[in-house]
Amino acid sequence: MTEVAFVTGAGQGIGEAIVKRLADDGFKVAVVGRTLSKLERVANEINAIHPNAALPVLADVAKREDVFAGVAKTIEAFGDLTVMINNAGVAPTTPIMEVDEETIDWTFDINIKGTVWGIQAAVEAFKQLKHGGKIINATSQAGVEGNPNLTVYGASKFAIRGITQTTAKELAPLGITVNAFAPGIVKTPMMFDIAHEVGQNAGKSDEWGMEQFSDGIALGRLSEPEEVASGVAFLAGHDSSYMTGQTLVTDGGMVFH
Ligand SMILES: NC(=O)C1=CN([C@@H]2O[C@H](COP(=O)(O)OP(=O)(O)OC[C@H]3O[C@@H](n4cnc5c(N)ncnc54)[C@H](O)[C@@H]3O)[C@@H](O)[C@H]2O)C=CC1
Ligand SMILES: CC(=O)C(C)=O
Repeated sequence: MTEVAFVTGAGQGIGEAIVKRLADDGFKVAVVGRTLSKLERVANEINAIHPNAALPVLADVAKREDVFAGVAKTIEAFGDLTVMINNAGVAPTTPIMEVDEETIDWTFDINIKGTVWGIQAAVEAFKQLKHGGKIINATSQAGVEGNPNLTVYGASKFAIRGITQTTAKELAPLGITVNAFAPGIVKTPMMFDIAHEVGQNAGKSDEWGMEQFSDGIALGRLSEPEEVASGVAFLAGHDSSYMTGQTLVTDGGMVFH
């Protein structure tokens, strides 16, 4: 049986590392996101190594109809869907007194609603295809322990752990497992944006902003996206068959739970 994964936010960062790792593991992958040029670059790089393994799929995860249409396109191209990875997310820096309604709505629309639409689209597809499947959601160490200046983002990532647990219980009778992955500080465009804001707020450089994050990491260094992708590959593969409702923390030793 060919494994087929739908990975959102796959045009860069952790999502890009995930689709590349899964393609190396023999998966067909839908490379899902909002910017076609980025999706095509990633898909072309995969297809150059694994012919016809990657399909660029345009979808804004905040729009339910986009996610359902993207899943339909994936099944039409590859004939199946076995794994849904709700990776897309946004991470505004929000000191509590600067939190406004617009930022909450924007973040929750993408991080929380995007995850719910992804779960719904996967469940509908798995039912139609008459088999179970795996759903994997991106949370964060900031969704396991609160981080200062990340109230809105942290709230969305705590919510994703909650959604992971409730749906794991609800969907188990259908043969569907639901797990989450919680990275620490990963060298991606998202993290460089946060470091820029932290540095700027302190009147210092982006590099200084990045260095602030490694202080609290037991392993003493930031994470490569590929180190997150290897954990996700475990969750997407057969070795995690007896695991559901869990959060796999790959943060180099930041939070201990
Ligand atoms: N970079 C880090 O240190 C950490 C990241 N994470 C989580 O991992 C996931 C991936 O993060 P990164 O790769 O670092 O971020 P990134 O910002 O580098 O990449 C995220 C991708 O998601 C896409 N995206 C955003 N909104 C979207 C939407 N509405 N529809 C479709 N695609 C959308 C972006 O265009 C981008 O390509 C996120 O959920 C993030 O919260 C969690 C912990 C740490
Ligand atoms: C981006 C993120 O998840 C952080 C800073 O914890």
